[in-house]
Amino acid sequence: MNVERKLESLSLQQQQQEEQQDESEQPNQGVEDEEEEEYDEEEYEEEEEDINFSKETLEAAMATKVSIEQYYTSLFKSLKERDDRRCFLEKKMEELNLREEQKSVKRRELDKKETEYIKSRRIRLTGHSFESIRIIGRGAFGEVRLVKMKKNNKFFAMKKLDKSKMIEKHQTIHVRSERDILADSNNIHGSNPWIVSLYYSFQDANFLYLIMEYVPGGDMMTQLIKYDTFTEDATRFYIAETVLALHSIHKLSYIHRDIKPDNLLIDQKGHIKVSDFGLCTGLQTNRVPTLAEIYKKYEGDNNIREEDQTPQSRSARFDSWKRQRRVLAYSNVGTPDYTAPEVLMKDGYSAECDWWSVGVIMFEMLVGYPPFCSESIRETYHKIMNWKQTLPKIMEEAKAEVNLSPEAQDLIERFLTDPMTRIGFNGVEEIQSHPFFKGVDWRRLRETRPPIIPQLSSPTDTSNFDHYEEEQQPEPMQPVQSKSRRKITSFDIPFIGYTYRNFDAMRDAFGSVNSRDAFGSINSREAFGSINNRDSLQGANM
Ligand SMILES: Nc1ncnc2c1ncn2[C@@H]1O[C@H](COP(=O)(O)OP(=O)(O)OP(=O)(O)O)[C@@H](O)[C@H]1O
Repeated sequence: MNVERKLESLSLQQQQQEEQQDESEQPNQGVEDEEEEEYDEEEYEEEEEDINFSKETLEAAMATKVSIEQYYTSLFKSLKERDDRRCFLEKKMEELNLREEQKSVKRRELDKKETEYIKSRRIRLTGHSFESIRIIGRGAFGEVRLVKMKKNNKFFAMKKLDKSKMIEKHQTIHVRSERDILADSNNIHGSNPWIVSLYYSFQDANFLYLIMEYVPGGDMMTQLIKYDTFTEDATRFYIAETVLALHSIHKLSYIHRDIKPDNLLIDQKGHIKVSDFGLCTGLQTNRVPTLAEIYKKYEGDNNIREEDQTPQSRSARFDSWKRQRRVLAYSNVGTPDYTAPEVLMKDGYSAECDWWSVGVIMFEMLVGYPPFCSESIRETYHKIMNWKQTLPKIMEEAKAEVNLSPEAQDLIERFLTDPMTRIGFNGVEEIQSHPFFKGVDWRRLRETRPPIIPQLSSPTDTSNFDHYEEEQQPEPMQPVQSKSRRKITSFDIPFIGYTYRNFDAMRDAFGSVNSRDAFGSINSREAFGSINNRDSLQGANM
């Protein structure tokens, strides 16, 4: 009997038991009822196929099925990760030529940490485990806050997403992608320095929570609003870092699809970290592009009205862009300005779509607004879809207004072209060897001095973020009720298995032993740092 069948029959048995119980509670029902029950059972045996289950039963069965699948998938994954950690330790000990006694000590230490990790996984995190300091960002499905974990007084960024809004806007398909890529980027080799680290994810009845590292330098959109344009040197640095960041994401077999200045965060030292993987998709799957659905209503409407058209002079265009920028960033639809035409057109797309977005950001950094920006989303959409006609004129105008070097102009045009001829199609080396990047030390980029270094007064300094009003009193967190008390419905299915705990973060937060000290006891920063030591990784992952 397959699982579905079993679940169906289990639910049926349960239903029958409940009915029996109900009936036994009713007076004056004797032999006749028993006979009727027997008759029902026989009928079930014979006409099993015809039984109609209630919607609730089917939903509960489906949710249980998904839960069981998720449970085993995550169990096997964590066993594999545990194995990986052990192999990694053995390999490192070999490399360091440790004596047998030293090895035994290290093995025992790792065993202890594994036990602590297993114990710590049982601790339930809720929104109440964190104290809110301030809102630092808002998006279509929720908000991002600087928070303090009560247990250890450490600061994190907490992204809280509204489940109902995601269901309403048909975005549940993307719920897992953000959590998955963030979790996948933390492995035995440590955290990817280009990606915001995820420490925990959990949920309550109404919200999903991602607890990430707090990146205090704000986002690139805020910097662009502040500085209007960057020099070619600064642009070179940020574009080069963005290229490496995206390459590291592509190597994990993901496409970001939503690269824009709002999603490029600036860390404490001034380097880039990519965030917001809500639209990120697996390289293999190439699912229906949601952006195309979102902008579908603009399709086929190629007649842009006179009043919708963007002013032609640079300063007017500039003002118009500045006026709309933040509004667009917080709107439900978002801006298509940075999206590749093939993503908008549902043509099928691959990792090259991210290189298009890099070209748009590079143009914006040098010229002051993105190339296809317009008074209305509809006009922007139209311009991107017809980029072969619109782009040459846009580039001409930009050249007349801004002093673009031939290398910068050439690189922008190599990014903003058909996917097959787009720079990067044949590998990231193609981009790295473009003359615009002459002199860039790609291997040591994260160690070079960034153009802007955030000035921070304390770990809770949020001066690089906009001021956001609290919309209402933070809602009391709704704990997920235990399964025995709460019915699982189809509402829950997309969110099953969302919980994640980062090995090192859990150990630090709840472990009785400070494992970094234990690992550090034989000058093993390099050797053991890669079980999530960010410092040692920065060079290693380049
Ligand atoms: N880890 C972080 N550290 C500091 N700030 C962050 C962090 N994550 C997000 N932010 C801030 O919050 C803003 C919104 O975050 P994010 O883009 O992830 O939210 P979103 O709800 O997915 O938005 P969107 O609607 O654009 O998809 C970012 O532009 C950034 O300013």
